[in-house]
Amino acid sequence: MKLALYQMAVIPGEPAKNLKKVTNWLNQLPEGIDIAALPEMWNTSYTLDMLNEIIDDEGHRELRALKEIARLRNLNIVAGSIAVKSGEKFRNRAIIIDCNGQVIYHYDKVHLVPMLDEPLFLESGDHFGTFELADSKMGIIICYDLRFPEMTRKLALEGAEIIYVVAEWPHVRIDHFLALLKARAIENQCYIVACNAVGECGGTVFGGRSMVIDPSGEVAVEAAVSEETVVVEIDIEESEVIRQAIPVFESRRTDLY
Ligand SMILES: NC(=O)CCC(=O)C(=O)O
Repeated sequence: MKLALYQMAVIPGEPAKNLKKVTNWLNQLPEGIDIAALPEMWNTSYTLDMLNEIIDDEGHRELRALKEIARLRNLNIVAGSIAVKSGEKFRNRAIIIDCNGQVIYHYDKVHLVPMLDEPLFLESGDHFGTFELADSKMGIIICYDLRFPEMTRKLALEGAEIIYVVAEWPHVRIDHFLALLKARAIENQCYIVACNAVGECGGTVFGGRSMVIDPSGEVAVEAAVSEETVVVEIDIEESEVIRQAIPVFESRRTDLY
């Protein structure tokens, strides 16, 4: 399975310009990519106090464009997350679009990050789970969610072979990001595909280092700290191989925890 990640420099408060960047990137991807991924809040970045003026209801503008590219290019898109207006509320919503141009899953971030004022401006989601894409079972979490191991464990128990982590993780705490990504891969024995942003918003600098970690915890590919495309080929069977060699899931003491 061939994956591409867009470690994007999101332009704060400019959804139309960001959509143009994303559509250009998707259209220029080489043939043969199975799944393309985008980072967190790629339409607006953390311009939360401006959302009412700049975003579309339910993300219609972004969805229309991405669904068309997915269909025309026969490309599955883990469309990171975007700020959406849902009724009178705003949400940080991850969206998955299959290669037929259908939205097959969406997830509203459940752990709103206090350090970036999300709880002041956004409403949190109330459910999450796995989805099927490119014949594999997957899950997705958004940035701060990474600090809550219960989420990835639940997705792994539901059979996720790949867990996407879409992020705008600040440079100042990038060591936490790297350590937690690796831990989540090792403890759940699945692929962790992390797509972070770069650039800056309101004084917060985002730290890049997007990466793919295999089910044994080895880094398959890692980006630096500038805008870049990461492409990697993974073997989805690897998860089962590691789970047989180190049978963590069989050794769990569900009678105790
Ligand atoms: N966008 C985020 O959720 C940032 C999370 C973060 O800064 C942290 O967990 O640290």
